[in-house]
Amino acid sequence: MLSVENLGIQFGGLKAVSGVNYSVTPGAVNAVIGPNGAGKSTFFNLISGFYQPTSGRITFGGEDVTRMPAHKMATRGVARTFQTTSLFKELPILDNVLQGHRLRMRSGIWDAILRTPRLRSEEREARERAAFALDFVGLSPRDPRPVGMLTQEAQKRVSIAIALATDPKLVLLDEPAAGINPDETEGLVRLIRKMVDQGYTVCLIEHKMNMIMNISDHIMVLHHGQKIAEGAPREIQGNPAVIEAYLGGGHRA
Ligand SMILES: Nc1ncnc2c1ncn2[C@@H]1O[C@H](COP(=O)(O)OP(=O)(O)OP(=O)(O)O)[C@@H](O)[C@H]1O
Repeated sequence: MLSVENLGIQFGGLKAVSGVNYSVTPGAVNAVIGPNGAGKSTFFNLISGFYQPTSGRITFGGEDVTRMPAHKMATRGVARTFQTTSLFKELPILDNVLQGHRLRMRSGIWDAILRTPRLRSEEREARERAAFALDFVGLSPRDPRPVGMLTQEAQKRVSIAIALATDPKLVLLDEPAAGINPDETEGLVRLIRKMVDQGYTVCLIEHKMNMIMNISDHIMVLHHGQKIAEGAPREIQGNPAVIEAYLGGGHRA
């Protein structure tokens, strides 16, 4: 699985992530939490290849992937979801998943121009994967509605399907429950559990504490870019450094 050693990134004088040692627990729901500005999104951008660290090492499945760009990380089996604002709102569900797949697993430009057999077989495979992924998240590939007309919760499922269509081992979920109501959150919790039951490893950033405590097997807490605690939900809830970080920093529920 994915491990980081002494991981850090600096923006100008700001150490957004610093000296983090951490291993994702395979076959589990791993949560990354922390007050606003703690470095959670930056950490995700580092481990998914969107940012390059200024210090430390990232390994995945025993391979050093420290400077590997995001599309290569996707081919190794690391997929991340984005906020629903990055969906193509005027396109139907299936097209969103196919586009998402193309952007993440792109063939070379010559394949596209020459329509090589590799591209054609990739497209066929992409359609099969998209249908599988949509079925997995409980949506229909034949739904003709533009994605923008679906509920926020259904749009979250589309973004999870885009990640699943790349056939990942590790799925990084960026605030899966943001902007949806408690009933819909229940449905997403069941979907995330199903992902783990079916063999995916999940790592998520989330602000909703109830959800985190309910769903996570393991939690890492960041504060000012540093890891201040990690462990099972019960250990984290009672950890004085964690309580202090949340009371001292502007936590949003
Ligand atoms: N590309 C960037 N350039 C400069 N500073 C950045 C960049 N990305 C993040 N930062 C800074 O790094 C720090 C950590 O930000 P980050 O978004 O990772 O925190 P977060 O824990 O995800 O916060 P939130 O919970 O509010 O989403 C912040 O001070 C932020 O302003």
